[in-house]
Amino acid sequence: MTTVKTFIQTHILGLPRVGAARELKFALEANWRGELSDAALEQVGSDLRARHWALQRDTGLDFVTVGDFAFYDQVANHVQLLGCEPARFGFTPEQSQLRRYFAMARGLTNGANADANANDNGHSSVNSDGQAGCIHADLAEHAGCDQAHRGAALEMTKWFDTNYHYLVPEFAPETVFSLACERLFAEVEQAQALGHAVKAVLLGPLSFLWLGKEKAAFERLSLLDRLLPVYGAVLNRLKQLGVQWVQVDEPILGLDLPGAWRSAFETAYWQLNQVGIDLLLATYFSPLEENLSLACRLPVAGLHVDGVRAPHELTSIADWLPVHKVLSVGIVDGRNIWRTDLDAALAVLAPLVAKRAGKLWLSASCSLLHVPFTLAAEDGLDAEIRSWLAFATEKLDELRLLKAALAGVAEVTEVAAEVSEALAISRAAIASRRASVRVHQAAVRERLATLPDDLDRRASPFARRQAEQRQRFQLPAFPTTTIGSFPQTAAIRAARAAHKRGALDAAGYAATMRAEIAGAVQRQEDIGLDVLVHGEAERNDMVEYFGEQLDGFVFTKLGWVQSYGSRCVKPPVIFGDVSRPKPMTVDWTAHAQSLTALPMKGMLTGPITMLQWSFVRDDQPRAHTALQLALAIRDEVADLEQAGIGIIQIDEPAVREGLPLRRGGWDGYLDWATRAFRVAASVAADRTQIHTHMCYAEFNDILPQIAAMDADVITIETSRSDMELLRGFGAFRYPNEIGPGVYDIHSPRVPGRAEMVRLLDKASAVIPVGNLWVNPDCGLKTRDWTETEVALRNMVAAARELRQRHAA
Ligand SMILES: Nc1nc2c(c(=O)[nH]1)N[C@@H](CNc1ccc(C(=O)N[C@@H](CCC(=O)N[C@@H](CCC(=O)N[C@@H](CCC(=O)O)C(=O)O)C(=O)O)C(=O)O)cc1)CN2
Ligand code: MET
Ligand SMILES: [Zn+2]
Repeated sequence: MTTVKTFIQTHILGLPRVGAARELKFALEANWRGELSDAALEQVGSDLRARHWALQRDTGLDFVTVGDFAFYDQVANHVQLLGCEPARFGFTPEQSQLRRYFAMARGLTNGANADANANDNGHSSVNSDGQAGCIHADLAEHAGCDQAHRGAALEMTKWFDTNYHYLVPEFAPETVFSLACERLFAEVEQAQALGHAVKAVLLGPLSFLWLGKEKAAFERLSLLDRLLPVYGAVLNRLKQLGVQWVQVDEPILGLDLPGAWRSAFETAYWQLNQVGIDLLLATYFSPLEENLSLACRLPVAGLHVDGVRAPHELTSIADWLPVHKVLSVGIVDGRNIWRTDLDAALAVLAPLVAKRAGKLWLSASCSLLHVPFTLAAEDGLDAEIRSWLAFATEKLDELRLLKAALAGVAEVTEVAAEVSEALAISRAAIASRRASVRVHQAAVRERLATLPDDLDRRASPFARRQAEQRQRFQLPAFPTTTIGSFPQTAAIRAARAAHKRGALDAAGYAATMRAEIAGAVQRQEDIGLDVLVHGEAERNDMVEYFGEQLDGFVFTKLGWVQSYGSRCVKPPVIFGDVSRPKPMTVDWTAHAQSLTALPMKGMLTGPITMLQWSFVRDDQPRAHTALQLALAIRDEVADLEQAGIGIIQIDEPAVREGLPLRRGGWDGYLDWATRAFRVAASVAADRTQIHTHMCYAEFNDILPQIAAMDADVITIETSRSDMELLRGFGAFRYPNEIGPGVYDIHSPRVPGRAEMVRLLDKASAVIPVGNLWVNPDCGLKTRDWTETEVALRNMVAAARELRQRHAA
């Protein structure tokens, strides 16, 4: 008999679901290609869940979490659970729930095209994202589109400030809800049959409504009255199944909410509480601030808070939260991969143990969806750096240790010995990281300390630069270009995989990539584009590729994190001061330029995107790391310019998602973020044209800051919003040149010339035509060549039509 007091309980908000070896990704893509049956796919899901629950139990968590699994996305699961599949899909009862689910996620695409792409390579490069079509709500608006709107996939957008994309629920005044899917209950039963103590998880009703989109002029909050009874029914079913605890995620409590939404929390939770099941209200990613007392007094049995993003609120929450309620503290960082400083964590937790006697739970700050699965496979990592890290599996161990250390294990010698040994290992790793000479590079520090104040300024104002660049490049009106990547074909990925395995040597790999680049250049010349790109064949990913070449980074073998659906990214890890040992892109770009007389656009990833899509150091402000990255990229810009590259694009698609979730943090962030970009770009001479590119976001609320980045040309995603975005750019009188995307690259659908002309006409109405460029929304790496060539030919034809019209 042990005397360990068990009043502290441990749980997690969710685990990664793709599997340690991305089993779910491969099963999904095989299913979509028609090579794996639905039953076999279900079996893969069921096996993954069973394995993930066993892991939670074996690490000693007090509950396993059920409901975090999804074949594509957890929000899409709720669309089915709550019976609000958009009517536009025209689903019939004969269609299986799984078929309907994938139709919503990927669109009902025009078969031939989509299938050809799905077969393109093992990554089902296209169809997995099949965001087919336009966003027009009605047929009049739709006139210029060839695509039937009804089958377009649900829109995807970023989940708070993460690199995960969720599927956006659609709401209309006529939307009704019903308990329409048994999947969650079946999963609960599966876990119970395996003997687990189950905590179920749901996305809360207010966050579900908030994250959705109004498809007509009305206020989606008005649907709450209709939605709550269905949540009630779901909770009732869980109660009947014998589930005691339900985690209800309401991450929007960390946002600046309108008053109506805040008050709706009170009525909603009062109603849900009537069911008589214990609700754990879970918040994460952001401090509660003015919602703190609201969150504490809602009629629920427990509250989970993010102790990593908002440690300063823990004391007041521990005081405000009524003593009969459970406080779940997210003490282990769910957004980053650093080993927890257990001593520091214990110091934070100790006073809470005293205050919350018997009612303290420990957890990770948020779902572990945002970190890789396990360090176990990372045998290629430097041993010292590896000792500083904890992925999802290792974070579970940390929770177990914290609990044991807090539970007064002193009386149980064997546990005490294990705990003190583990604490010692952890302490040594933290100390090694803090003291490591590899983290701190004197040269980098020195350079940062002596930066001139005006380092972020181009030599001349935009008008001067524009004149010089026009003189130099002699581009036609409405110049055409692309965003950088061309199709990552099966051949390219196979060559890279062979090179990694050692089956293809460096020379062989380089020769293959050079041939791919030459092919891409030839195709662009044939298509008639004005400013070419090398196509990024040699890049596994726009962030990882640079991370692999910079000092201060390490990268993993299997550190995959879900980005959307079956798509994953492998964020590199910034562990120390960043510097650039040698040029990273110059050889490839110079090779590409040598093959053509047309301007070849160099292609770099900007400092904020490198920062945002990597795992970053937590031992210095992000702003410092961003500046180090900026200097490394600045050196690359200088080298490209030196090599004769006249046009250089510095991609910053992640600037918008890096914005703090609370408006109060915006100005500070935008200040250092835009400066970092300017530091990278401003080394370029007036005659060198700097482009930037942004996608995935609503930019209208940060237009002055985008303008302050002072890129000579910005290319942005606009086609899916039908150029609506540009109204803001027009009204604000965006000063520099701009390329609003004229076709959606997320869809295999080939856009026609006429619809691109229509979009360009809309753009011309708000932007001075002399400043307009013509380009797609984003890179073409997930497309295939057949559709890419046709689409780009149509795009060039559209630009020529505009040229003629405006010359006349
Ligand atoms: N970091 C980052 N974040 C981003 C984006 C982005 O481009 N990068 N774009 C947005 C999200 N869009 C995305 C679009 C596509 C993919 C994507 O295609 N991911 C690929 C992996 C890409 C990759 O890293 N490829 C590597 C390794 C691929 C791999 O799995 N190789 C196989 C073998 C490959 C083969 O033989 O075909 C293996 O090693 O086992 C490479 O090309 O070298 C996938 O999930 O399949 C991800 C995100 C927002 N966030
Ligand atoms: C997500 S933004 C992508 C930009 C990159 N240059 C590409 O074309 O793929
Ligand atoms: Zn993009």
